[in-house]
Amino acid sequence: LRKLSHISKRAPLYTSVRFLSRRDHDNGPLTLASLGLKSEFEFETTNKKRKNNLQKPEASAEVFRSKVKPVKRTGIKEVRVKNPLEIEGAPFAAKSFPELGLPPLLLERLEKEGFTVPTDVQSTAIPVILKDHDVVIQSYTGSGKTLAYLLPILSEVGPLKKNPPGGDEPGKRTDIEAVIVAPSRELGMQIFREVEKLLGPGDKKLAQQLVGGANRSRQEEALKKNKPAIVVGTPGRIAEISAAGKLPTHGCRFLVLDEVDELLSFNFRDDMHRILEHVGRKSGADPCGAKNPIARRADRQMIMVSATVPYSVTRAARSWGQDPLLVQAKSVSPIESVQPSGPVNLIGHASSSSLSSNSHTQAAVESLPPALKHYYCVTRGQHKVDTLRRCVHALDAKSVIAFMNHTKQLKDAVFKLEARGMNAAELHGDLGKLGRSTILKKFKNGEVRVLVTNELSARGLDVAECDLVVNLELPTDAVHYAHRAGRTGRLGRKGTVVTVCEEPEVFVVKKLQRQLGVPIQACEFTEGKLLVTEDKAKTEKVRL
Ligand SMILES: Nc1ncnc2c1ncn2[C@@H]1O[C@H](COP(=O)(O)OP(=O)(O)OP(=O)(O)O)[C@@H](O)[C@H]1O
Repeated sequence: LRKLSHISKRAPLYTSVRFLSRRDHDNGPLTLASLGLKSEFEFETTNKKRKNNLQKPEASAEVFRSKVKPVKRTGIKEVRVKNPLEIEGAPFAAKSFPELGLPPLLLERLEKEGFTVPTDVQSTAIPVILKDHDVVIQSYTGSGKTLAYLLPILSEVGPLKKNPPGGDEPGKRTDIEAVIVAPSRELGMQIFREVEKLLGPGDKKLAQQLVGGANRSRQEEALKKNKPAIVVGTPGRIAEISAAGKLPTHGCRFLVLDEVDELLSFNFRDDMHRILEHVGRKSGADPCGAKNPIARRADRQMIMVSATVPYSVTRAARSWGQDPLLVQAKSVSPIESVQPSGPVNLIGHASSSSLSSNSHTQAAVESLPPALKHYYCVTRGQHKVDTLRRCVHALDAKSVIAFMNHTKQLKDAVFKLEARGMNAAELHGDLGKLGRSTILKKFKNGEVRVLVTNELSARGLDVAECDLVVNLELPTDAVHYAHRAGRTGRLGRKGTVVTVCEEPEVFVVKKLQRQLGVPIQACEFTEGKLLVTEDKAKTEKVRL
């Protein structure tokens, strides 16, 4: 457990780290999941160490007692807390990385980057992927699914692999060996940076990003020149370059579909078709394989990943992969055993009545970080932004993502927040690639306190400091709620989700509560505090 102190390196922002031992809920073995972690943090502007309310053990949302503080705007950068969140139920496994069969060079790199203890899903998934199985990885948002597939890939591909170099110098390799597909540019870039980080400064060129919005000819030139082993990109750009014959992927060994349920959506249909038919398909293989189930198995290994795995994914996995396994945080089972009414695939696809059954709610709750607190607050439409502002102050939230559904309303909300002295910015698809990444950078480094955005940011976005998610408009369903909510409370940190709605929308919140199997308590913001107005026992009934 001494090794855990390396976590502080991952987040250099922690100035002191302390572990509190506690028994696991399931009375299982003592794991990191059963440990608490406290930290101190610094305000950039004052360099003064302060305690954050969210850190205090007694600071459950019901007892938030933080005072409303005036927002400082004059000349000085807004007060910014760096990563103040408590890691309460970090999903770390009892195993260590060396036990998982990773090669020594990769272990060294992990150590250098401060990753010393695998999370539950990593310790379950890595050995399975190393044994060449096709997999669907399902575990809740922020539980470390990215490394769960990157590490086994880097064990086989590139300079850190088991039987190191030889054939990996640029120029010798002819085919790309791993293709990672993500549904948004932001997520693609985020995964790409993770790969770069693991490869280390000397081998950055072994990976290349192919996201939309960036200059395509430059990407094509880089592909030709650097002959990367790994590409990470969005479906449109990967399909485009592949169709132009400039993506040598017939010999590709790994095809990863991150946020697979999103990639299955209609918007990506044609691009995904192209990718699935060409990446890792040796020329001459039956492209459809409809009549010949053996030809259907391409040489590639399929890795499909999401916090939400509807039945459509299990069906797709069966047809794309060979005997795929469903990997969850602590279990592995054949995907064949998953029934339409089975344990993972229900949210978004079953009727609301059936969702009230035990297995269904259990399934949905597995998509959400366990430490999250969920609330809703009823207000009139015209007061929503003001409620958001009061909510941010009441919870003393430092890094907030507010979700809306329409760009125009979103812009109005930012305008109103700014007018009321709250440092806010908008992030949506109408902004160019550069604009989007600048805003995101500002949000990540604390220059922006409230990021008002739409579904674009709901998936995969990893901002450790985000301590509050607000639904200023309702998500379309429980799947969207889960992904939005999952932007906070990452890697076991505390996080709060507040849905601001109008009276006639309360029944939708109740339905979400039933589907997700988590209590969403009614609250209001009075005198700078969050007050729970609904009996918790009543909301807890949804857990039945
Ligand atoms: N073993 C580890 N030790 C320390 N930090 C880790 C470890 N594994 C992952 N992380 C960090 O945890 C954060 C969340 O990981 P990641 O983005 O992979 O989660 P996820 O499960 O893919 O979430 P989502 O479903 O929202 O995409 C990242 O910042 C990542 O670098």
